[in-house]
Amino acid sequence: MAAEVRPRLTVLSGPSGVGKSTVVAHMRKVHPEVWLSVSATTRKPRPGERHGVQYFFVTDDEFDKLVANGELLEWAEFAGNRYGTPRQAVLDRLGAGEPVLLEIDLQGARQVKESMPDSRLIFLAPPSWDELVRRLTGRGTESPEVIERRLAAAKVELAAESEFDTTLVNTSVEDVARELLALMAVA
Ligand SMILES: Nc1nc2c(ncn2[C@@H]2O[C@H](COP(=O)(O)OP(=O)(O)O)[C@@H](O)[C@H]2O)c(=O)[nH]1
Ligand SMILES: Nc1ncnc2c1ncn2[C@@H]1O[C@H](COP(=O)(O)OP(=O)(O)O)[C@@H](O)[C@H]1O
Repeated sequence: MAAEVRPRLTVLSGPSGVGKSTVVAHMRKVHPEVWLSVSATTRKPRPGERHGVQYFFVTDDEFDKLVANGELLEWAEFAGNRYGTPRQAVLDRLGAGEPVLLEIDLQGARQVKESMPDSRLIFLAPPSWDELVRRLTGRGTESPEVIERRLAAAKVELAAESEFDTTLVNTSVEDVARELLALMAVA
């Protein structure tokens, strides 16, 4: 069989508030051609978030249908909401030879590794626990209850770091974005 050159799927995970969105936004400012999958979620939009940009914001029924129709590559419940990666868009990009980036939680990362074993899993870690709490609280987008749920999830995610191929510590957004691009072989 002829050797097939397949672009890799890169998964970026890490606890809520570690800076995943900030790093990805910076990376795309420098390299707008990098394609990031837009997930579907049942979470309500935060101020400034737009349908089809940060997420496809869907109802519970709509999410049920996506699952039932096999339209999600992976999905998970995180802190009371469901999130999933639309399958076809990812397959189209990979089929076109373009690198693909998913920003998803630990449960999703595990599912992707299972179904696409040559994907690369990158864990974004905070410089310290206190700094993670500061960032999540300082973002000011969640209620104290939601912050508590996310910090509980963060403990589980931090304990799973060894399941990932690479860890990047988010001290400097610019440095991490550069390292991520290098790992994706974009720069
Ligand atoms: N499994 C899975 N997780 C996702 C997906 N999209 C987002 N997430 C994760 O869901 C968690 C919560 O995301 P969000 O509510 O946007 O909060 P934020 O990451 O703290 O800004 C984060 O860990 C995201 O990486 C997805 O399609 N699948
Ligand atoms: N390297 C960093 N140093 C200091 N603050 C950061 C850094 N990266 C992100 N932040 C801040 O931390 C907060 C959470 O970042 P965000 O990108 O929303 O995290 P996530 O997407 O992982 O939940 C934001 O207020 C963001 O400005």
